[in-house]
Amino acid sequence: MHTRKDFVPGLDGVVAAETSISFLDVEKEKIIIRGENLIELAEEKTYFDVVHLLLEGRTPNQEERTSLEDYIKHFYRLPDDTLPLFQLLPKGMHPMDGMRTVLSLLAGYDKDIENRSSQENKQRAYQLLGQLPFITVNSYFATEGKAIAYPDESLGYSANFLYMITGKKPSALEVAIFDQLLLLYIEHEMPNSTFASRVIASTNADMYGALTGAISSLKGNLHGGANEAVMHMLREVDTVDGFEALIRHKLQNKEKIMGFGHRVYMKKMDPRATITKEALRKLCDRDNDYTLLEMCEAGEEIMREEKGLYPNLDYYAAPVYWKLGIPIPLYTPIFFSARTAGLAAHIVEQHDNNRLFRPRVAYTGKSYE
Ligand SMILES: CC(=O)SCCNC(=O)CCNC(=O)[C@H](O)C(C)(C)COP(=O)(O)OP(=O)(O)OC[C@H]1O[C@@H](n2cnc3c(N)ncnc32)[C@H](O)[C@@H]1OP(=O)(O)O
Ligand SMILES: O=C([O-])CC(=O)C(=O)O
Repeated sequence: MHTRKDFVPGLDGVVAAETSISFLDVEKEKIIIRGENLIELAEEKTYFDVVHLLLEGRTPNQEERTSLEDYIKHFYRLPDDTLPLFQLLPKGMHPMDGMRTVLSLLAGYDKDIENRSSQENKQRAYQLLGQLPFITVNSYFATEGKAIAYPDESLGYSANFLYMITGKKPSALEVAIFDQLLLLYIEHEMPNSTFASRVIASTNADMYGALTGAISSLKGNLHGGANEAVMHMLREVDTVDGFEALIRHKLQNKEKIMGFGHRVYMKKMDPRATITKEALRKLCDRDNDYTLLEMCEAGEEIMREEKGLYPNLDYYAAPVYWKLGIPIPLYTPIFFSARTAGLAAHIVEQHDNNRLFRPRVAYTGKSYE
């Protein structure tokens, strides 16, 4: 029993902002981004089309797409004088913490940091999006004690991102699947990380500060960190029977199964998980090895029967990343990298129409006169 009727733990169901960016229409099973259905976008458009949609309000025409892709390439590589920072990141540090540190540093390179106009904020967002594959991959490599990886400017955004991770030129199928995953992760209304970034931006803090807060939020395993946890769980065993036994054992121990459940979808499948499961199937076809898909499907069935819970995006994203040859500690950093477009749109919106977030409390401390 709570002390006040108007206290909602976890702000469950509370409306915290008016936004024209996105909306989860759970009834219609649609994720709306600026009036368009994310799942249809994922079938027809590229990640950068949706970046343009988020920041400019509509998908680009061919000419705009080409000029945006060319522009972004200018930022594939970070300024040379920032590179020593990567060497300072302690070995074994999680790359999300490394990225948070590098993002913070970049604030110092922004000569117009106090300018919060939407034009300046959008320009910042494009630059950061261009830089994020470099930041993501090298935060991981640095914490592994590996040398800096450099981009290949002849490649498109997603192809270069994958190339920097694996050191190999990816196939067309791999690029298409990776790009689709970035697109699916791009924006999702008001998750904890987006809320955190809007709360920070509402003090008139700059975009770097708001993004640094968001990355801290996203690392937790109830949020973005779940994708890494899912892959660790899948790696604990290597057969369908073994995975079924593992899930049942965890449920008996009252453990949460990562990759299942969602505050908004609750007892429904995340529409992004359905399309990502199909991407996993394509990679299984490529390898003629369906073990991971069968393991995931077995887990899905047990969770539906035992708990009435369904997969969220992280459940199927994890094995897709695995089959793309991506190391597990990069799963959440890639999520953040993709999500930066959505976060930036929210920060622009918050700065453009601001009201400081400052809620009250239900006091449960010592009594007083
Ligand atoms: C892309 C994303 O960020 S999606 C989210 C990724 N996170 C995960 O996959 C982590 C696992 N899932 C969870 O912890 C939760 O489902 C959350 C945090 C995502 C959302 O849950 P909430 O709305 O806070 O629900 P809450 O955690 O209170 O769960 C409600 C009930 O369902 C159960 N439940 C919810 N998720 C799970 C799960 N993954 N495994 C087992 N039981 C679960 C809870 O134990 C609880 O049961 P109870 O009422 O018997 O105590
Ligand atoms: O919406 C949420 O709470 C979490 C989520 O799925 C996301 O951020 O993609």
